[in-house]
Amino acid sequence: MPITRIRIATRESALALWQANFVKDRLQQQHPSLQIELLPLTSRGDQMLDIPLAKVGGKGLFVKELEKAMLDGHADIAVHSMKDVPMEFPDGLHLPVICEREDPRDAFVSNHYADLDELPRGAVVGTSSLRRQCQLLARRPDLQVHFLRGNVNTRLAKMDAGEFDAIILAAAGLLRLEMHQRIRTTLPPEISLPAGGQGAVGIECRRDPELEALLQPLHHRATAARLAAERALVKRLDGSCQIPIGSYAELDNGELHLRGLVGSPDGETLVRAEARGPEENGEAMGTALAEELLASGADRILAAL
Ligand SMILES: NCc1[nH]cc(CCC(=O)O)c1CC(=O)O
Repeated sequence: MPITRIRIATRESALALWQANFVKDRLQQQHPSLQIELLPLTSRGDQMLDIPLAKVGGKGLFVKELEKAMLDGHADIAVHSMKDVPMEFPDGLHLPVICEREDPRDAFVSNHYADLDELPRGAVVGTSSLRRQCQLLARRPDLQVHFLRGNVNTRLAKMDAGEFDAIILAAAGLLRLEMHQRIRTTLPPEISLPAGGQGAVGIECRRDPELEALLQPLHHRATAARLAAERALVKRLDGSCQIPIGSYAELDNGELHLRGLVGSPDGETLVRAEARGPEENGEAMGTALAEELLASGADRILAAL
């Protein structure tokens, strides 16, 4: 029986719903007669916002409920922020489609200061990402980095209430939610190397050739090539838990340029490496660069966490 309906499992945050609706609209454009529905679900990662992500079980929390819905037959596909997607998928599921990337950079958000360098000594910056914390402190050891989790609106409200002089968020989330005016500066990769997959949305689904064929027009090859390299690096270094790893690839005329970073949370030790190579070799490149990082001291940083 041909597929006539697709049910999209999604988290309930404004950003997740935006992303699910984006996929829904693009699918509908491709297949006007297809019936497409959203199935909003509460994920455990969203329920436990006051606890560091690494302690409640890592990134996988955001995707587990959605995967369960697909395995139980309540949903057909799930839309994820690629930054939150683990390296392995349960039996029967895979992630064949990665959509074109939005701005992958971190954004500096503040009501009083235009840039990181304008922050006064000892200013309080909110983020719960060890990757962001480590790079902030490497550049500005005087700053106080305070814990901040929650969805984009919650984080902004806390800053507006005066709890933070500035916060760091993914530019992509703000742009999607039409809050570009909140971005005072986007931090270049030299200052804040993004997380692997940041700014890209992926579609996970059952292993089903017919379903996959329907989704295929949404796949963006250049984004997928970049993420293959970024994710291979992260996978070789750890994958699951929240540790200070930056992994960012650019693609220029068929050549990948991959940069990796591992740091200590206090920003005192930072190991960087980079590599260039053909577009098709992203995965091998990511693994090799991870090994180079480990050999250059990242192994000691990770062991100390
Ligand atoms: N970890 C939460 C998360 N997962 C994806 C995004 C932003 C959107 C994206 O990277 O595509 C965010 C929020 C943030 O980091 O500010």
